[in-house]
Amino acid sequence: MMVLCALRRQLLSRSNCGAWARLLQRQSRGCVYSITHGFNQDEIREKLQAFPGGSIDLLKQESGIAVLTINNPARMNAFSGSMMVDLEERVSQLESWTDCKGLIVQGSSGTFCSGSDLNAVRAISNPQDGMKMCMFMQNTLTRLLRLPLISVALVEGRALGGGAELITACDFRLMASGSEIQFVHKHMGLVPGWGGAARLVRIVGSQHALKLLGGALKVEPELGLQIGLADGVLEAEEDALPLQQAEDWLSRYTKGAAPVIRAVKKVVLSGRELPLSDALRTEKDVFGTVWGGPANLQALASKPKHK
Ligand SMILES: CC[C@@H](C(=O)O)C(=O)SCCNC(=O)CCNC(=O)[C@H](O)C(C)(C)COP(=O)(O)OP(=O)(O)OC[C@H]1O[C@@H](n2cnc3c(N)ncnc32)[C@H](O)[C@@H]1OP(=O)(O)O
Repeated sequence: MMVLCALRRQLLSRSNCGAWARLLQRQSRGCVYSITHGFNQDEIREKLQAFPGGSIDLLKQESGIAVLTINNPARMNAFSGSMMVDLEERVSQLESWTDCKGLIVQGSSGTFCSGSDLNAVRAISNPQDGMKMCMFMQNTLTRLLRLPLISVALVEGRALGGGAELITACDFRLMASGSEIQFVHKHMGLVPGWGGAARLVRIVGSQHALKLLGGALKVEPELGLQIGLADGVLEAEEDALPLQQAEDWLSRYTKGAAPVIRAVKKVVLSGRELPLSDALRTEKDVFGTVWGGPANLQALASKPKHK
């Protein structure tokens, strides 16, 4: 940390270092890897753009709920290189949308995501490029998980490989009936690299994580609920599409003023990620942003009874 601070000071003090300083600031914001780890985001972005196809689409709704759609139906929503870049851009957009309270991550055409596009994987199978792709995705998914909003992955159809890793970067997971989550990495001679293993351990505990990764087990909704990977199961309904059902499910957590919902996520996030003393200090700071705020004053004026 001291080395990082010293390097940052040194760079900021140079007269023509504006671009460097911006790069450092951008890369250190909520990210795991920055220039100090030999990670050059722009270089990797260019490499990934060489594998085009599909898109990641962001719908920002007036309700403060955003919908992020993984859209590459011809390949069961597999992630091309350009979709990895797209995802990073969409996360940046969400970081700047300060009224956003909730996010639903879904796949197009009734299935979630079949992981990395195997055509791209074959073309970048050397370890150096593979690790760069993995650092890029870890940074993006870490920023996704750290967004000050409440996110839910809506799993329809299959979530395989990198698709299974992506669902662990959301706060909650809802499984539609008949859906499956499978960390197929072992069958591909791999382990997760997008941070999916580290997050999975935190969600289901190390025993279940070892079984899911070591056995490349198929997780159906019942097992998902049992081990805590799924937070809810959506039964097929005639008058409500899965996306509507997911919005209804999420609304119990996103109802209320955006600054309060965002503050809830921030205190939970700091409790999860920081040592206790730091988490307590962060909680105090976040508390200060809502104490005496509009939602707090309105609640006090209404003399509430929490029956
Ligand atoms: C770092 C690697 C790791 C990670 O990122 O963590 C990975 O994610 S590796 C990728 C892991 N995923 C897979 O291995 C998926 C392999 N595919 C399948 O198992 C099946 O295709 C399916 C997803 C279960 C769907 O089966 P089915 O319903 O029978 O449809 P098709 O097999 O006919 O698929 C339709 C179409 O989609 C193409 N497809 C599917 N997944 C991928 C993929 N990951 N990459 C590229 N293309 C994919 C599939 O090849 C078919 O295309 P066509 O043959 O042109 O019709």
